[in-house]
Amino acid sequence: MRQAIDFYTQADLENFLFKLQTLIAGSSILILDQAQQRFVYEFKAQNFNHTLFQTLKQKVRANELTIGRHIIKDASKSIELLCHSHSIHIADQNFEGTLYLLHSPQPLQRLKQDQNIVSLEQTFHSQSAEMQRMFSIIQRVAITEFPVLVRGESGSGKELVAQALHDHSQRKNNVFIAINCAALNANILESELFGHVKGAFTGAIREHKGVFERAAGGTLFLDEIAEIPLELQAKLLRVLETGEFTPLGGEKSIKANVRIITATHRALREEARLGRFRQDLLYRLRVIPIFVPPLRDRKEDIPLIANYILTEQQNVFGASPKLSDAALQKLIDYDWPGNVRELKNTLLYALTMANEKSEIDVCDLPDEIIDKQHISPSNSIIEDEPLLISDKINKEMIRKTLIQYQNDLSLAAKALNISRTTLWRYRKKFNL
Ligand SMILES: Nc1ncnc2c1ncn2[C@@H]1O[C@H](COP(=O)(O)OP(=O)(O)OP(=O)(O)O)[C@@H](O)[C@H]1O
Repeated sequence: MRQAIDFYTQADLENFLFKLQTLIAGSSILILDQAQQRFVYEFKAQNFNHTLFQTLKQKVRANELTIGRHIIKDASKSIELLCHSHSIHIADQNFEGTLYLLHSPQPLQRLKQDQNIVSLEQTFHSQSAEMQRMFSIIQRVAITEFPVLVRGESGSGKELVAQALHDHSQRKNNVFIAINCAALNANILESELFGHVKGAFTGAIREHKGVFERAAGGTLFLDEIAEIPLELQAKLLRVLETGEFTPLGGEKSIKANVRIITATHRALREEARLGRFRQDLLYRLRVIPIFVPPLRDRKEDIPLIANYILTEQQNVFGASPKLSDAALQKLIDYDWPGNVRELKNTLLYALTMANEKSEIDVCDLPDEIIDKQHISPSNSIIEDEPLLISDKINKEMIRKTLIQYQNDLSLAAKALNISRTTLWRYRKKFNL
């Protein structure tokens, strides 16, 4: 196995990508986060239309794009491309990913006009009324430059919404950069956002361009925006007010040319009321608020999304078992506190358990899905047990425990010594 290419920071990687794009014009670049199986960087070459690019991404996710020549087709166009891939590693985030460099020499044939944009129904595998409302907002605001704040529970698809906004905007042929504000400490985040000049602080041995500069012409997605410290909120506000930013230690301000999309699973108004988030910044960021409904409120989407995930995994597992009617019913009955991410993990578990069977049955699902008593708080016998706010259990404690156990409710409940149902009720009470 070839050794991964090492980068110290995400910015080092992006500098490298920028050079790569310049050197190999006409190539598309994708970086897949191996752990989360999601794209953290994508650059679409001009000769790809949206449908082709989505097909390409599906093939990458399904591990179908081996190094070598491929032909990617949609109804209107087909493209020959040469695929190179390489493992990469970013030291300061302990990030493992795969970089795909997709070079498309020229279109082989052009069947129709390049008019096909993947519909939002296809992107989200959804036909529910709740999502239709969201789609109509996305369609109307994608073409504007207004800042959008995406709100929704963890795993509900906020990043997918940000990506869809970019794909349907005039900036679609430029970069989309996503930064998770909760993953970086305050100093690194500041330099990651605005950059720094050489000598700006001890250890700043060379200039570093921030995402506001690197995403110029494209879209900047700031995930977990509620987690940024107050001093940085003030700086971000200034950029939004003046349209300019100054790298740390720098003297000259630079014009910002990015469309900003932010996301959070928190109620930002409440955060603002508690003094943890600036009210003025809140108003600047949520010019257009978009709410992603939790999966439990759009249960008719479960069969469609499950079907898509099973097809997507076909190549990884070498088989594509269908869900039995009873297993599908269990998925529909479950409440999905971890939303689509949890559904995806559940299906990966079920695929592993079903091991080459032609059907996934109830016995292949994880216990918490089968055992409804754990899951459905409305059926629970301890529903009326009063929730005690004490030193042991308070909002902060629950929030920290959920972060520590990455929203795994069983583990978090165990650590807090309460039942999953009670934890679920605390989360609802505290709006976590
Ligand atoms: N409608 C959908 N159809 C198919 N896959 C989806 C859908 N919504 C989300 N996913 C998948 O579920 C996972 C979680 O989605 P995403 O990262 O967009 O959620 P999020 O709300 O941004 O999560 P977090 O709050 O943890 O950042 C991803 O792998 C994504 O591709």
